[in-house]
Amino acid sequence: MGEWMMKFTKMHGCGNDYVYINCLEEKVDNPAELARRVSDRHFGIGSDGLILICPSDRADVRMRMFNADGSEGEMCGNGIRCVAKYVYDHHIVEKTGLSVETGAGIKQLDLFTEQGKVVQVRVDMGEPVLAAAQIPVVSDKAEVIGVPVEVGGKTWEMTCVSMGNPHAVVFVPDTAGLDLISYGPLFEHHEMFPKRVNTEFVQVLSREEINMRVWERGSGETLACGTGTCASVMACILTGRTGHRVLVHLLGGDLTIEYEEKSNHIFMTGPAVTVYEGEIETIR
Ligand SMILES: N[C@H](CCC[C@H](N)C(=O)O)C(=O)O
Repeated sequence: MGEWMMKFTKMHGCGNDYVYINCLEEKVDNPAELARRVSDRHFGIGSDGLILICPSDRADVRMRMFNADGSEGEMCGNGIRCVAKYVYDHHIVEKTGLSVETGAGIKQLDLFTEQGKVVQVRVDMGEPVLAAAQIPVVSDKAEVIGVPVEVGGKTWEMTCVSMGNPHAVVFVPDTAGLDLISYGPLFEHHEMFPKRVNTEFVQVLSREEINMRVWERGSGETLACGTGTCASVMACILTGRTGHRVLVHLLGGDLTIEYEEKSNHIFMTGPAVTVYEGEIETIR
């Protein structure tokens, strides 16, 4: 392969698609710039962002996630399932119990395979963080749970949860009719979120099922968001809307979320798909 070319793998979890670079083999000098370039759906490969698979001395591998605007996110739920699939399918690890170092700590994963390839992954997403100062969200409350806020001339009932990255969860009667393009950026750039925010719009269908759409910090609307799904279920539990096991319908697919009270950990189970492998000309 020419010195100017770099191998990548295109993968998605519920339609939340990223370009994956194996940094055990490739060297990425400026990931923020590369993320902006590969994410462009006309001048690049087209993706919600870039994910680097890196060496780790604390876990089997380390994951770094960059949004389409080049900003780095602390954690990526759909992405970590694909990282697990990549390292298993490429025989970097030969076990179906895996640890991945992330900006939100080390996560433990269980892989489920068919014909020797990973098809489903269960991730221990760890503990949700509710302290306003750690989201971070500017508030006179210690935790923002079911609090009315005014955004875009509308009053929303908002619950803020961090899964390592910041989330604002609001409830709507119907996700299909939602004007996400108008309200998403208003939440993302609102002054109450010093590090911006991922915003989830949730329609509760029953105590076991919800619909969710998401406007992501740094990427805009995506077809799914794993950390956002966990934050959404936590918000539903905290406001008495659902039980501890919820099926979440996203535009790009379904995720199953389980909250385990005794450990205060959230578990996410969902698919991981490899679309194709390719080479991209690197910028020097
Ligand atoms: N899509 C990812 C979350 C990306 C979060 C990123 N937009 C941020 O800046 O936190 C997921 O599946 O969890």
